Amino acid sequence: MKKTKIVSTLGPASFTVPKIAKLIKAGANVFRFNFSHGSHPEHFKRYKMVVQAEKQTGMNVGIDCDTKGAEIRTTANKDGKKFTYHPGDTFNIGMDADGKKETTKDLVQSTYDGLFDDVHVGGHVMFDDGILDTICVSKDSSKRQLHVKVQNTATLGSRKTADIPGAIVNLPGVTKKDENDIRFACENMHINFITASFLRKPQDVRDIQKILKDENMTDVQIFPKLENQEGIDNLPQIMKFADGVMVPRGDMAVNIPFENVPLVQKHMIHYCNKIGKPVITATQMEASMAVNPRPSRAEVSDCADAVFDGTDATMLSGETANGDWPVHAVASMARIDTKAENHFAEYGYPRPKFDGGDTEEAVAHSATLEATDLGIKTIVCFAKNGHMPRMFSKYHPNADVLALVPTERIRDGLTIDWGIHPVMAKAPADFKSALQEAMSEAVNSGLAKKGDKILVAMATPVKGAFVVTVK
Ligand SMILES: Nc1ncnc2c1ncn2[C@@H]1O[C@H](COP(=O)(O)OP(=O)(O)O)[C@@H](O)[C@H]1O
Ligand SMILES: C=C(OP(=O)(O)O)C(=O)O
Repeated sequence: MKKTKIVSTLGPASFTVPKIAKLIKAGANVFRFNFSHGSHPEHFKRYKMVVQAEKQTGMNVGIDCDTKGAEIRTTANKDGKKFTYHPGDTFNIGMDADGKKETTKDLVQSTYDGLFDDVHVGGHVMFDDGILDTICVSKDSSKRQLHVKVQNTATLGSRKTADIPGAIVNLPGVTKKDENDIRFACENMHINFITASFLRKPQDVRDIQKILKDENMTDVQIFPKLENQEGIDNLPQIMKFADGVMVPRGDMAVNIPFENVPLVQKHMIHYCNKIGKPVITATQMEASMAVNPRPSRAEVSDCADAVFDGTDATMLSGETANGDWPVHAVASMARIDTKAENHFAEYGYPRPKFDGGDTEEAVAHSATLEATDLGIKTIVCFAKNGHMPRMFSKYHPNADVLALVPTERIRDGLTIDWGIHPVMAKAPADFKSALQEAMSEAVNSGLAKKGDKILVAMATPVKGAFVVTVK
């Protein structure tokens, strides 16, 4: 069973139930709804299709609300057109904090009013994660417009990111739009995760927690996207409050020197492995598959390397949201992830050592060692909440971990965690029925057959891991 989870962004390319069902069957574990794009009704419609696709496939996925955050974007292009620029072309950038004015080829609108003040003549403004590079040649204070010169040939679509390398953006961590989007997603889409763009401070996570409390949805897990140096520097403080993290390499590679991105990726993954919190590695993992049915060699290596670094999940963005080959993209990512994780013992970054923890962690740690020593392929873990399964993720057993949990919310909240196959089951009344239930669920899920040895890990009614032979 594939252990590394796949987050797949939904968009115009994945707008039918059969297409979404195919993405699930190909290996998508979590669907990401990017609130930088699309309307609430559009996201809701697509969410309903996911629910139908889950029923059709009999497989469950997690739902992620990705906020726009304190991110600078262009507005929607006039008539939905794309604009192609060449080196030496010039255009103006207008300030439109409300994001209501349309972008035209000659006047691109920025959703951040402070862009005018933060960019100096000679400074760069980069669009669409750096795909279109421009340099400011003059500023018109009366109109608050920047006049920029294009540096490379590129095409600009609607609502693309705009970055000022190195600048500290004076926007709140969680904007009014983010709050509205989070409330909508909580009330209508039963989200399990929030991947929060451009978070920079621990307080930003607390602000989202307050909204979740107000919505009575405190089980939604918050994954900050640390996209600039300030956020990256605050990783330890932010992770005291966050449930996991995303390595958002798109904006990051524009905001910090791009050669630093692989190091930051490793640092974030290793840090979160150590504290036992999940990590999503994101952006351009199979970018060429937006137009090609096969990934490039560099993409195959990049994706495998994220697995060897210790990521819990790999993500697809435009490849599944807006590309020509969404199902191929998920299927090829599943092949790459599976191959790499099967060789984790030889090439993976060493997992953390047990360094003090609670009983669940100690049981998960020793069961991981025991499964390896005994060549056991399946661990069944009873969990009241997601903690013990997450501790298994931390220690990366070769065995598949079937997590038996009491509610749908806990099940779907584990869709992001490496190596965990979450299934709902009733809490066992006693030790004997726990072993019985573990055996039958292992068989039902296809992870074991009669005569196989399995390890059953639990924290109640007794604490420990027990080897049993499936009857
Ligand atoms: N809900 C949507 N509606 C329209 N277009 C979308 C949607 N989601 C994604 N896209 C398109 O797919 C592209 C890649 O998706 P993603 O990486 O999530 O976006 P971005 O990098 O712009 O944040 C977007 O830039 C956009 O053109
Ligand atoms: C994942 C990212 O964010 P977004 O797709 O929202 O730009 C990124 O910048 O890498």
